[in-house]
Amino acid sequence: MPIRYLTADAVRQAERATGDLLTGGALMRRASSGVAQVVIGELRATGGCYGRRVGGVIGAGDNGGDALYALAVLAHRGVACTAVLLNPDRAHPGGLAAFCRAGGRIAETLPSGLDLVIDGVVGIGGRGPLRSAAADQFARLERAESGGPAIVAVDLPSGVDADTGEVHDPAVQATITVTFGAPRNAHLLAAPQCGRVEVIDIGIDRFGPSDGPAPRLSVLADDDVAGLWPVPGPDDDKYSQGVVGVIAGSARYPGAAILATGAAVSATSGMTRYVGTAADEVVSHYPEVVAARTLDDAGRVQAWVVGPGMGTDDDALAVLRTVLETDLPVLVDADGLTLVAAHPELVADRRAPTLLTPHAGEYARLAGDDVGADRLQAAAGLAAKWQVTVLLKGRITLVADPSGDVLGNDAGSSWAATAGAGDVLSGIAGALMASGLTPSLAGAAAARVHGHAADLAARSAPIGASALLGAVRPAVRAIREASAIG
Ligand SMILES: NC(=O)C1=CN([C@@H]2O[C@H](COP(=O)(O)OP(=O)(O)OC[C@H]3O[C@@H](n4cnc5c(N)ncnc54)[C@H](O)[C@@H]3O)[C@@H](O)[C@H]2O)[C@@H](O)CC1
Ligand SMILES: Nc1ncnc2c1ncn2[C@@H]1O[C@H](COP(=O)(O)OP(=O)(O)O)[C@@H](O)[C@H]1O
Ligand SMILES: [K+]
Repeated sequence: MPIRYLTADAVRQAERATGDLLTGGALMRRASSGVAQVVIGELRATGGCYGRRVGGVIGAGDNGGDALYALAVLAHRGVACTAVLLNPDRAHPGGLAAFCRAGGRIAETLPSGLDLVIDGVVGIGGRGPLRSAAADQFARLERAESGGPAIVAVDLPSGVDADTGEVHDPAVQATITVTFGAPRNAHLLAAPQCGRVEVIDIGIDRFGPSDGPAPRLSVLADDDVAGLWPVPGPDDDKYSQGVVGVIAGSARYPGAAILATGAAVSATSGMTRYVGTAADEVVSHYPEVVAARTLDDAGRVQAWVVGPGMGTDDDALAVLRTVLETDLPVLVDADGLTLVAAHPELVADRRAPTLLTPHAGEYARLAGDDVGADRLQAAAGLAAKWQVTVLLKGRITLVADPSGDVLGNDAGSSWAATAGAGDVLSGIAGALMASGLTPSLAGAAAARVHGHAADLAARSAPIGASALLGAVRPAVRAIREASAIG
């Protein structure tokens, strides 16, 4: 099942729906004991709890309350706990009383030599950057990677916007983020700032994929991706699985043709066609590709990938127009996007499934404006305006469809930030569209496999797009084998 990510409003709505659990304080008790359990797990993994030293930076709202109750649990376990109250008069009264009863110490500044620090400055009620009093406390700490204390953020790293994931400056860089009931948008959109995200069950109802106002963010689980991946059945032949056609490359950029077509060959069984001037190069790399120089000679396909390295001259425009006038699913990338930006009428009246796959620069050309800090709204807004599916590339890939549903994917590392990696993504996603997946599912599943392939290929050393392409099959295999469905 896809995992739904929530806005702050949706979280509050889900909390309110629990009635007595919220007003009676049960939710906060569950949340804070979840935070304490995660901290205990972290301390145990690094030498045990008793006698360890934990600090907390405590804001004026319920986020600070969660942190104070969690520190009280830790103090009862023999952990030496110190809290810095940013606003002593407004610290959560119940949390503060519990903390003091448990033997916690209050200080003006965090002491040195802490093993772990809890960020209880702000959660979903936070706005803007960390204010200076809080920022000063975190600035004193050595970074966790350089031997400083691990930082466990309660609900969100403070200074990160819950809904947009905008990382204000300054903001807390968390080692672990502990959240409650369901992840918030920021846990995907600002994933690198959150560290490992632990979701604690506190007994709130789950939001379904289509509940709440747009944009609605979800993430496919690995099992979803494994279940979606096309696998030939007993009655299948090379045509029945959906043939993908790749129109890419030019005399100047033959590599884009090889990468996109090779990715399509690797991603699914069946058949891959190629159309363009790099036909000889493509066939010499992939003899199984059925290649033609012109669209007239291409043969039938069930979906097109058009654009990588194809150029933006009149010939390219004519080919793009012809492809977009068909009623077949089409993925438009790279030079194809530059042409679409200059000729929006090419997609304006399209009814057939259409996937545009811009990076930030191509997005600006299409939208007439930069992506900005709210990438979710940027992707969803363009999809709604153009009535097509938009896959916005980057470390966090967002695939927005016109209905307001957005599928996201965190690549998990940034090794894929290399020239030609986008051509590989197009080939994978196009092959999935030819097999019958919607543009959204094809884009999101392709992004997952692409990110995983980058990780497998890199294993801590830089890669080029060819290495990424070589790891597409191992990535599909790993995801399918790890899943119950595979
Ligand atoms: N409502 C509940 O029962 C539950 C709430 N929970 C916790 O409560 C949090 C939400 O609590 P609140 O609504 O009190 O809001 P927060 O505690 O997130 O923040 C609100 C307070 O922070 C101040 N503030 C806002 N931006 C700031 C900034 N940039 N720097 C410093 N201070 C800033 C505000 O003036 C306000 O006093 C959740 O994130 C979660 O941690 C959990 O305990 C689960 C149950
Ligand atoms: N920082 C990053 N971390 C992880 N993946 C990234 C990052 N930046 C880009 N990518 C991915 O790498 C690919 C780059 O595509 P693109 O920008 O079109 O490059 P090219 O046109 O050279 O192929 C996309 O799949 C994108 O999502
Ligand atoms: K926090």
